[in-house]
Amino acid sequence: MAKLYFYYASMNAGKSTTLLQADFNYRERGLHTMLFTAALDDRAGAGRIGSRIGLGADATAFDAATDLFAVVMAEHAHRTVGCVLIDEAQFLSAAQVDQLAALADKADIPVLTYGLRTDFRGALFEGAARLLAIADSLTELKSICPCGRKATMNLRVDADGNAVREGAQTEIGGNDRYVALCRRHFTEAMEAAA
Ligand SMILES: Nc1ncnc2c1ncn2[C@@H]1O[C@H](COP(=O)(O)OP(=O)(O)O)[C@@H](O)[C@H]1O
Ligand SMILES: Cc1cn([C@H]2C[C@H](O)[C@@H](COP(=O)(O)O)O2)c(=O)[nH]c1=O
Ligand SMILES: [Zn+2]
Repeated sequence: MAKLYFYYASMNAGKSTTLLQADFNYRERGLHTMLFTAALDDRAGAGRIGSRIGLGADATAFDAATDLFAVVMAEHAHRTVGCVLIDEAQFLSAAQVDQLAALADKADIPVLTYGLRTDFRGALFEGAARLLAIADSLTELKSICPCGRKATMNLRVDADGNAVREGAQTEIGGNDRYVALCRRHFTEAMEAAA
């Protein structure tokens, strides 16, 4: 019985790297995979998964209108899909997460999702909330705060490095816009900016 997996972490924790390693592992064993990433996150180029360590792969871009069940089943009809891998899973809608669960349950295709748990204010993303609710397997990938504790939070910073407390949930960016911190140091930075 295939499962729906959610690998979650703060930013810069190795999510994309781990996804690309998992993909390689499936493919080197002769299995056909499908990769997806959020269309709105075009840091590596539209429809491209890039990791800070230098690995990259082409992927299918998903947006709010994408029916992931239909797209994967169309491919599966003429070539068996051994695994579906989704990057930036925080940007999935709840309905799209349900589509991924249906791939596992109805088509017996394993689905591996990778994404953030929370946004710059410490609130759950829609996709992460649904994955935390229904995924068969939850795995936290670890990254480190400058103090040495586990970094679980994502601080959004401005051009001067000051914490940002207000704004849209979605703002694409990398190490220039976000710093992964432990909860204690995230809270201190947010309170200092109040
Ligand atoms: N040259 C490098 N050698 C080894 N690790 C690296 C290198 N560059 C970045 N990293 C590590 O890669 C991780 C970020 O990987 P990435 O897959 O881009 O993260 P995420 O997708 O979670 O944002 C960080 O742990 C960072 O320390
Ligand atoms: C915290 C937070 C992040 N984002 C965006 C910023 C990046 O484009 C991605 C996450 O990148 P990763 O390196 O693959 O983890 O998400 C956002 O839009 N809003 C936020 O609050
Ligand atoms: Zn800390």
